[in-house]
Amino acid sequence: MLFDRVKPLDAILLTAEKKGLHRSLGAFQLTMLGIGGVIGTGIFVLTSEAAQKAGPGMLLSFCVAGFVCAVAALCYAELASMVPVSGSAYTYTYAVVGELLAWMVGWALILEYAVGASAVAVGWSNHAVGLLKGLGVAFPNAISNADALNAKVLLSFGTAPTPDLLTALNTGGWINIPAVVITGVITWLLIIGTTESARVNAILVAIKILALTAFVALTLPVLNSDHFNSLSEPFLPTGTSGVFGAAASIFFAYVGFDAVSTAAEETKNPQRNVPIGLIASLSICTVFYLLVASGAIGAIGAQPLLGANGLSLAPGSAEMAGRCVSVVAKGAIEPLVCSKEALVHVLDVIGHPGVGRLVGLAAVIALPSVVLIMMFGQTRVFFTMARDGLLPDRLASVHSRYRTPHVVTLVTGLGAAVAAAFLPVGKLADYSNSGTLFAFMMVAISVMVLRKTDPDRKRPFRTPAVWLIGALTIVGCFYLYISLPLTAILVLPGWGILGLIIYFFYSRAHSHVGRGIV
Ligand SMILES: NC(=[NH2+])NCCC[C@H](N)C(=O)O
Repeated sequence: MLFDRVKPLDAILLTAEKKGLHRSLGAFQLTMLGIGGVIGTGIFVLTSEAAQKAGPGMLLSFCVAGFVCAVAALCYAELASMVPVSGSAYTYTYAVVGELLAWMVGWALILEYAVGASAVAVGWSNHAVGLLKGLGVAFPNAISNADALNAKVLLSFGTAPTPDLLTALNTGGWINIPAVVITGVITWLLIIGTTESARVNAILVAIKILALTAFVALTLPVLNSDHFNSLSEPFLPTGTSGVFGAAASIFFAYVGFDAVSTAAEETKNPQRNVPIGLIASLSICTVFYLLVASGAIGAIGAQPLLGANGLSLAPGSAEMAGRCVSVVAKGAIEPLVCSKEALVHVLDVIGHPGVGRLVGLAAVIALPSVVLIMMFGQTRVFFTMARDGLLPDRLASVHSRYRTPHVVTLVTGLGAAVAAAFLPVGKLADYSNSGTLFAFMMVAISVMVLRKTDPDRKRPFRTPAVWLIGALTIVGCFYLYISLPLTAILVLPGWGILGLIIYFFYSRAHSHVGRGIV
């Protein structure tokens, strides 16, 4: 039987009890932890990608993505309150739908975290380069993005040499060095055992909130309603499919609240505080995002750039990069959709370059912690999978002096650095989202299955209207998944097939549950 290997919930709870981490976090710290993991490259950078896909209609995309995350968070909260142990979605599914699907979830989480870390690293790179430029230091373009490389690859595969593509080839860069450097530094910090204290996290959250508040305060007064909907600037320039496409990408901006559930083992009264932390952090971020998106649209407009066929150019593509260069070369103000640091750019255009620089500085200071949280989460998932025998013990070996899983960390860091070096931020975020959407779907399925198979177990937090909320999570995640660009849709099954091969050739035979050692 394929689906029969389940790790009993009680065994999971027992392991956690034995390990006995100190329970010190309360609802407030958890909420801060959630916000710390959520606000990042998504809102600071991908806002321009959302505009390119949906125009001003990206406001709806922010609502759709926020809604899908909210229903998913309600499902997450029930499992996190029942099984307050680390390992998150992987651990929950192991207990409910069995080893094979749990393996697939863990495997998807590895994709999500590693590629997500690269996406945030590229977002950081954009801001670091922009900040240096503001200070009069021109960081060489050739080594701060990979637009020329991407154009070259397309051309050598026979794509027609459009003017935009040729511009990208001639003006773009070949490798994103700042993104590689920050990934390397974070990897090193994790290897020597750096974890972020709750206090450092709280300071960084305050910095991010301050930056977003300043942005909203300066943009809302100059709001021009023509930018939202007028003859020359339609609200839905790309129709509803554009809205959902943008929602699938901007989904990235909302995820990260799962950091709360990974801290469940260290939480006081987790049954009460974990759901509060999940839902509060997500609500606060949603309010800020809607305000920030409205401010950006209302201040400078958000119309997409269209290709020769009348469709909007794919954000992050080499064509798009080339088009942006030529638009600016013709003397126009850089449109929102071209900006690599959306919020800083808006402030520049409306005459607040000084505050813009501070917002850029806030991103440069705070984004590395999002990378750290994600790479840390990745090693935790990997570690738990190895502890269950599904991955080789040796990979999860602990450094003798630093007492950290240095091998996994190094492998993760290398993978993330390579991805960050050569891929644009939007594509990385989309790939990461495909993994997250799969994991969220499995969490919703697990909650519903568990209500049937184990109805009497204590549920300190119960997902309200679980059959409706669970179904909405599944449908919502699936719809966002199929709204992703084709390459991102294909990444998940590709990665999944690799995972299945490893499972059937290694993990199945080595699994502790399979060998009866639980
Ligand atoms: N678990 C994750 N996929 N985390 C990604 C967090 C990304 C974060 N929301 C950002 O916009 O930078």
